[in-house]
Amino acid sequence: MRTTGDAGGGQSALTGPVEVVGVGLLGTSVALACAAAGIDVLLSDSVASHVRTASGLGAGRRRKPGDTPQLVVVAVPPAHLGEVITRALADSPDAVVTDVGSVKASPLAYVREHSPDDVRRYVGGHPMAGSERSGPLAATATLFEGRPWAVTPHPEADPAATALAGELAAVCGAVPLTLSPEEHDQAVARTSHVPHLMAALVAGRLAVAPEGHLGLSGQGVRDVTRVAAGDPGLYGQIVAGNARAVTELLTEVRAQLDEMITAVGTGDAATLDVLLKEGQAGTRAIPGKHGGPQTAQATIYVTVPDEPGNLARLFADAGESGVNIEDVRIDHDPGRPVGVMELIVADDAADRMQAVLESRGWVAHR
Ligand SMILES: NC(=O)c1ccc[n+]([C@@H]2O[C@H](COP(=O)([O-])OP(=O)(O)OC[C@H]3O[C@@H](n4cnc5c(N)ncnc54)[C@H](O)[C@@H]3O)[C@@H](O)[C@H]2O)c1
Ligand SMILES: O=C(O)C(=O)C[C@]1(C(=O)O)C=C[C@@H](O)C=C1
Repeated sequence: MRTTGDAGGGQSALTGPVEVVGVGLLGTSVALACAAAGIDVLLSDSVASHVRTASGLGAGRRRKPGDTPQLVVVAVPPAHLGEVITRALADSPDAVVTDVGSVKASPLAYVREHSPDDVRRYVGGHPMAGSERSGPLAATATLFEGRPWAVTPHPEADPAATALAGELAAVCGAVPLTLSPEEHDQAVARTSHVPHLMAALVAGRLAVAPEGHLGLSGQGVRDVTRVAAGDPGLYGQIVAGNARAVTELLTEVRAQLDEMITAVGTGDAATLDVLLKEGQAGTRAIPGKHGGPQTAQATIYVTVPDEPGNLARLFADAGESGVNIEDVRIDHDPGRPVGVMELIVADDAADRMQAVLESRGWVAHR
């Protein structure tokens, strides 16, 4: 795997116009990022109100006759990618076409079959960023900041098309990584598709919980299940489009689950320890922000009374410590009208942040 193109600065070859087809969460986020970079963005969607909403958010304008996009970005659900990419190649004969779909080999196979003369102008893409929400109102221009973005050239691809797909990733603030469509599908089965299915199984047990048990939900169960809130229709299409790689990994998980059931049931502490340690090693293997090494982080828990203005005051006070907040989460105390803010910061800066917060009257602990 290697980084693509001139992602690191200099003048971008992506000058626009960029047309975005499918202005839901991903498409509108791409459009907002391009618009923020000063690029003329054209919007289309099979649902007219989505174009109106995206346009109202400042993501771009409706395509007019005579518009000639330099790049078309297809951001529709996986089952429609091949057909919509093929149509975009026909509608914009001078444009490069890319997409943001979560699977790469199956749309390419469709385009090869239905548009063999134009397939050189299509190079797939996949930003590894999103959320459990959908539609244009969930979009944000900074969605892709520092995130990996797969660019997946194929043997017939025009190198200029590959470069432009990488430029889009860079304009959106992402880190472009080049790999083949097949390698991509293998990789995301492990990093995205199977994790989603596992989250769905764990969250499914919550849906049938006995009365009162869910009152004991802490941050752990929220961390493990967040993505399961995503649209089942979308994830059904994603998994169907990558069935072989997903099935192979699920089979491995099934074998380990059987091993775990036996270990727990028979009190086999040694086997359970091996499985738990493997899980722990997996969490450490995930690269950090911008693809760099994972940095040690600490969580500072701060009690925040549920009153207007408190969050703004907390962030202002935290800013006074000069420590960067890497991530934030908010939880609610079931018994009291307070929230618990989790501020995630670099481990070696946590003492400084905590001391500043406490000196300003916040109740904070680690
Ligand atoms: N949701 C995520 O976290 C995420 C992350 C990375 C990539 N993706 C991929 O991005 C793509 C879009 O996902 P999303 O989460 O933005 O979904 P979404 O439902 O928010 O948006 C999809 C949009 O496509 C439109 N659409 C559907 N069929 C169309 C067609 N034939 N022509 C034109 N418009 C059409 C819908 O009206 C909708 O506005 C999918 O391929 C998905 O695999 C999703
Ligand atoms: O953060 C999330 O909500 C996501 O699930 C994003 C996520 C992922 O698995 O990382 C989901 C599907 C995509 O194809 C790419 C990114």
